[in-house]
Amino acid sequence: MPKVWVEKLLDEPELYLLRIDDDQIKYFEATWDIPEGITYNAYLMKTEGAVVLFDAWKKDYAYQFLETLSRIVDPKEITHIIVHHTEPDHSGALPKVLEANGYNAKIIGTAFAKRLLEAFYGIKENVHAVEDGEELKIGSRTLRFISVPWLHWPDTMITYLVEDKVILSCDAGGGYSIPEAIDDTNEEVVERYLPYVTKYIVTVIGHYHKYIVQNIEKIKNLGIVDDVRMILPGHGLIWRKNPQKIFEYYANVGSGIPKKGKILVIYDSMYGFVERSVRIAIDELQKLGFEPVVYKFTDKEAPAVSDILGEVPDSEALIIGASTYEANVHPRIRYTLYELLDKANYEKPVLILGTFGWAGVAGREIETLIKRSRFDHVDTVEVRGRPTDEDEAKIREGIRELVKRLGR
Ligand SMILES: Cc1cc2nc3c(=O)[nH]c(=O)nc-3n(C[C@H](O)[C@H](O)[C@H](O)COP(=O)(O)O)c2cc1C
Repeated sequence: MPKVWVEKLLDEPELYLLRIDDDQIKYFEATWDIPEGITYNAYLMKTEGAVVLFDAWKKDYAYQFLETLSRIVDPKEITHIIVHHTEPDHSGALPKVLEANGYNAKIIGTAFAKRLLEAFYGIKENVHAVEDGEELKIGSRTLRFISVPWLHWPDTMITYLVEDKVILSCDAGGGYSIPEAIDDTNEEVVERYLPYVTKYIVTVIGHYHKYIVQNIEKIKNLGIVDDVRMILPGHGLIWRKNPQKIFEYYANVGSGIPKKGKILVIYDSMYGFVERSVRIAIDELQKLGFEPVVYKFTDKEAPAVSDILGEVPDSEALIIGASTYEANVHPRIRYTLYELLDKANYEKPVLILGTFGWAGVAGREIETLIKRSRFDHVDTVEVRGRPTDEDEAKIREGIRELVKRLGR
């Protein structure tokens, strides 16, 4: 059963975290395998004469949300609802909240959010569209709304609580999994959590990853990050020991800063021929001091594409091995590649190892796609079945060329 957390984050104004741990979900956005689950974080602020709700939970948990909210406040007393982003994992429970509220609260979001609230839920009364940078005095507090388009949708904004130096950042700063704590106090919890942040960034926001860098830069340039006291995202840990860390982490993933020595190897192998070529490549990489991280599709295993994507940003380079399958790329690699190019399209060197029986297509096809992307195509080695000595020499040479591209 999903666990619910209610934690008071500030005394004045009273600010609460309302988090539910979704351990029932299997595929985020009906696509991404997340056996690790996810949390939905909403926030509630009580200030002089006003009660402000920031986002909500997914519709499946609307009942629990109302029940949790009611532990802190009578929903009728909510005066403002801030909608940072209308994706239903944050907004799904809103219709129920409004019903319980008697439709009195003023809803605040971007102009884009206003359109989507009507499209998704028929909500059109009492919605105030704010401009980028607009400030509203609510109770004793000043709320500044900063638009961060494409982080993750065009509607997205964050809120800065001016007097308290708190950023409510919605999807920005979020991650998958269900951390055992609410915040970043414990370094071990943080270290365990961060790979799920990368996986979340790539699978959810990866398509727009250049906007991650731009928007984080935009927020930093407003001068509100250096002395921020808390960053409160819509998923996962909240950041109050070292809040800057999560935005730095986001910027690094967005720009694909690599970990020295990490090479991502992805391949399929139906009967072990592609694997023979890949083993040669791995051997050469290891001899040169690199650390291959390997994901393979075989008749015994099929890793989650979401996990593979999560490995791309901090890899130095990629090796893609694929068999030709009915005059095309093997279906598992075809899908992986499709998502890779869409979500994790970084300027990193790629070596392709294609294998075929009678007329090779996989290597050539992957090469065409890689050359059209931001990835840097190093070489394609095509092998008929098992690699000959000549093929082996070409594969080893391909690895050495890949390493040269890394400046080593
Ligand atoms: C279902 C299936 C379809 C294949 N289609 C092609 C093809 O269209 N063209 C080709 O040259 N080889 C084709 N092959 C042969 C494989 O590409 C070849 O045997 C390759 O070495 C497979 O490597 P693997 O066993 O590591 O997957 C096919 C093999 C299978 C099992």
